[in-house]
Amino acid sequence: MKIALIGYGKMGKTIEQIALNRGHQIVSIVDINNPEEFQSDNFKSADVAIEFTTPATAFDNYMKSFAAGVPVVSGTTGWLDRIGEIKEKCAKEGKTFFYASNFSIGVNIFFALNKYLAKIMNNFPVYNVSMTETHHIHKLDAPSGTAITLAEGILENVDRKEHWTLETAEQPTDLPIHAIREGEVPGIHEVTYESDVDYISIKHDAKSRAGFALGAVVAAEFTAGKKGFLGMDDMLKF
Ligand SMILES: NC(=O)C1=CN([C@@H]2O[C@H](COP(=O)(O)OP(=O)(O)OC[C@H]3O[C@@H](n4cnc5c(N)ncnc54)[C@H](OP(=O)(O)O)[C@@H]3O)[C@@H](O)[C@H]2O)C=CC1
Ligand SMILES: O=C(O)C1=N[C@H](C(=O)O)C[C@H](O)C1
Repeated sequence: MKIALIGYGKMGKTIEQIALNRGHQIVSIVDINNPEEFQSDNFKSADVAIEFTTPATAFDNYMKSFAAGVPVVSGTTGWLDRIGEIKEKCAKEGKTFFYASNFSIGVNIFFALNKYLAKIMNNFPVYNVSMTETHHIHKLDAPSGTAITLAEGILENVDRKEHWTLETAEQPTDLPIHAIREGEVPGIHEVTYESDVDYISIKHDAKSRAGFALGAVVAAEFTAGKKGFLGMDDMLKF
């Protein structure tokens, strides 16, 4: 498969290695310094573009990729206020877009476990729930996209919680997410239920970026030739 990379930072470089190992070709690399690459024949020849850039630049990259007729797989976080516009483009203009706040298979198993535990804990109001995410000091957004997905899984299932909040819970209905930035941590997410007498915690701790990158390449393989708005639930069968 012919892959274009948009963003050649920590994730772009890890994805390149995994894509080459899986027998794919990297036909184009767009980084912040060569935006004209979107109009190149090499970029337009890609079966799919994999986009990992920044919260501020991702949406514009999607538009440029769509204009070039190339489907997008993206993992960039912190831009989801505009996701409705992307879904509309997929539905009305036949564009193809795959999004995941976290491409790791392990994290997606963790998402399922989180929802299952939340359903149980809905019946035990003596437990209060909170979350912690820990990432490297270069991360631009907080809370992480993964933490927001986990929070949504809790809010859907625990009736006594209505909104997630960053750091402080002002109301009993708030679900606080603590965001820690430390060294070069690839990503740790922990959900904790606390009562007067005990704690119940579930945790995912990424050893490196390899799981995220492999998931993104597998998602690109899944996306090529498809239409519409896609996500991990379309690709994984639990
Ligand atoms: N969904 C998932 O599974 C995962 C998601 N992420 C998310 O992916 C994003 C990227 O992470 P990561 O690779 O670690 O970050 P990096 O900062 O290492 O890489 C981002 C790269 O994008 C480049 N860039 C900035 N603006 C543009 C632009 N307009 N066009 C093209 N390239 C641009 C940057 O260039 P320069 O440095 O020169 O500014 C940099 O090389 C983040 O939002 C992160 O949260 C990360 C891991 C997993
Ligand atoms: O910025 C990162 O590094 C990561 N970002 C994603 C997120 O915001 O959830 C996924 C992973 O945790 C690494």
